[in-house]
Formats: sequence, structure tokens, C-alpha cells
Amino acid sequence: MFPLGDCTLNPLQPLITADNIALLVGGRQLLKDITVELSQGEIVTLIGPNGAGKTTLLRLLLGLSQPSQGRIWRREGLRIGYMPQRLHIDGSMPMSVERFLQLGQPRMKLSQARSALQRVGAEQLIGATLANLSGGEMQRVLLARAASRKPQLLVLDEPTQGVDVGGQSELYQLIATLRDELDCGVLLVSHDLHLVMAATDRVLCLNQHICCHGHPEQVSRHPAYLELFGDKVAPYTHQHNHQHKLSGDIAVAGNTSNRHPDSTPKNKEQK
Ligand SMILES: Nc1ncnc2c1ncn2[C@@H]1O[C@H](COP(=O)(O)OP(=O)(O)OP(=O)(O)O)[C@@H](O)[C@H]1O
Repeated sequence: MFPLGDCTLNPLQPLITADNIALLVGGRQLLKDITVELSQGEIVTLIGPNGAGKTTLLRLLLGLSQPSQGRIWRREGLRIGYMPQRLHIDGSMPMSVERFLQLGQPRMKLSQARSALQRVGAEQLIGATLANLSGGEMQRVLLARAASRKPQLLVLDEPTQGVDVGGQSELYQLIATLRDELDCGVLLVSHDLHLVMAATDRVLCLNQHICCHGHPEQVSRHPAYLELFGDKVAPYTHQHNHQHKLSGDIAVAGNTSNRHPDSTPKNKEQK
């Protein structure tokens, strides 16, 4: 493990390292035993069922909240482009796409806004009103905004939400192209391993802890992954070994519990 100060000295060192982090909120264990590393030029996908803690982990890695245990190192001065899971737009606010791209970047010129959109194949949207965009168009605009900051790390929380299947694989290809163009690291959250396979170097399968990790092909055959998602790799189906209540707690028929099935002694997870 390297100290934080060294991160600026060696570009080969990871953009982010988390060492054995855990998060306990109100007596509830949201995350535990998480050790991850993210390097420049690699695409890492975080996959897991609803309530697994994917967004919570992203927030910790980004420094938006603090772990109860363990340590996180970020390369000093790390420029991050963040694409949120969803953006609620007030329909009564007539904001143009151009203006939206300039938010927080007041020096961005019209030509720069255009080229940011061009990069994601959405230059025709420059004059559109944000509230009128379709789901797929909105995702491209959010991606254009995240990439326009010339990030060293692009963090994408379910970037294909609201996009049809054809559009999803196109968007994942676009993300891989952006990684090449920007030479950045990419950390993305997805529910759908088979869609991200081609555009991912490494997968972390999360369910409060890291159930398994590795190359997408390896993960798709891993017993822990199969236990969580079922054995149908393509097409992917949402087969979970448990259900979550709206609170995120595990719901067991005739009973409720916030214990994850993996925490039971009979779980035979293979790492
Ligand atoms: N600040 C908080 N306080 C209490 N519980 C929280 C907090 N943040 C998240 N949670 C809970 O942690 C669990 C994980 O939430 P998170 O949003 O990280 O899951 P996720 O894997 O991103 O889910 P999804 O796939 O549905 O987006 C949920 O049960 C959520 O209710």
C-alpha cells in the first residue's frame, strides 16, 4: 500500500485505492470488507442486485461520504467526471442543453459545448430543451457533460437507464471509445453483465461485500455470481436469491431481516 503523497509522482499508480472499507449506518451494515483499486485506462464495472450498495460504494470512492472502517486513497488533484444515476428536471424550467453543459463550467464556449455533444453523437441536441429530451438523449447529454471536464476518472452510475437494448450496447461502445480518447479510468455501475462484457476490463460483483471479481467471462461463471443472478448469462435475467424491501432490507417470506443471505454460515462462497 502506498501513502497518499506518492500518488502524484507515479502515473502508473492507481487513481483510487480502497483498503478493507466498511460502512455501518444506524446499526445496519451497508458495506463490508471492500478492497478495490482503479487504474488509469481501465474500465471497471460494479454489478449487483438492487440495494447491494453500488451507489453507496461509489459515493465512498468519490469522497462524498466516509467509511466507518478502512481507508481510501485518491490520486491528488484527481479530476472526476460524474454521471449520476438519474437527474430530475423540473418541466417548468426551460433550460437548454447548451446552458446545462455550461453549468459549473461558465467558460465553456458554444463551440466546446458542440464538440462535447459531438463526442457522444448528440450534436443535434445543442439547442434542445432539457425537459423535452428522451431517456436515451438525456443519458448522452449527461455523458457529454461528464466527459467535457477532461476527467482522469469517469464515474457512471447506471449510464444506460431508460435506454433501449440497441441503444445500450451503443452507449457502452461509446464509453469504451471515450476511455481511449481521454485515456481515463472508468468506473461504471450496471445491472446487466452481458451488455457490459465487451466494454469492461474487470467486474466487481457486489452484494454488501465483493462476492467475486475478475474478467467478465470469469465472473459470469463464478458460483457466487450465479447464485446471485442465476445461470442465464445471455440474455441476462434478474434472478435474485432474495428480495429487498423498499428500505433495502432483505425480505424473507413470513419474516423480515436485514441480514444478507451471504452472511449465513451455510453460504459456500468461493473466492
Ligand atoms: N445514508 C443512508 N442511510 C441509510 N441507508 C442507506 C443510506 N444510503 C443507502 N442506504 C441503503 O443502503 C442500501 C444500498 O443502497 P444503494 O443505493 O447503494 O444500492 P444500489 O446497489 O445502488 O441499488 P440500486 O441497484 O437499486 O440502485 C439500500 O438498502 C439503501 O436504502
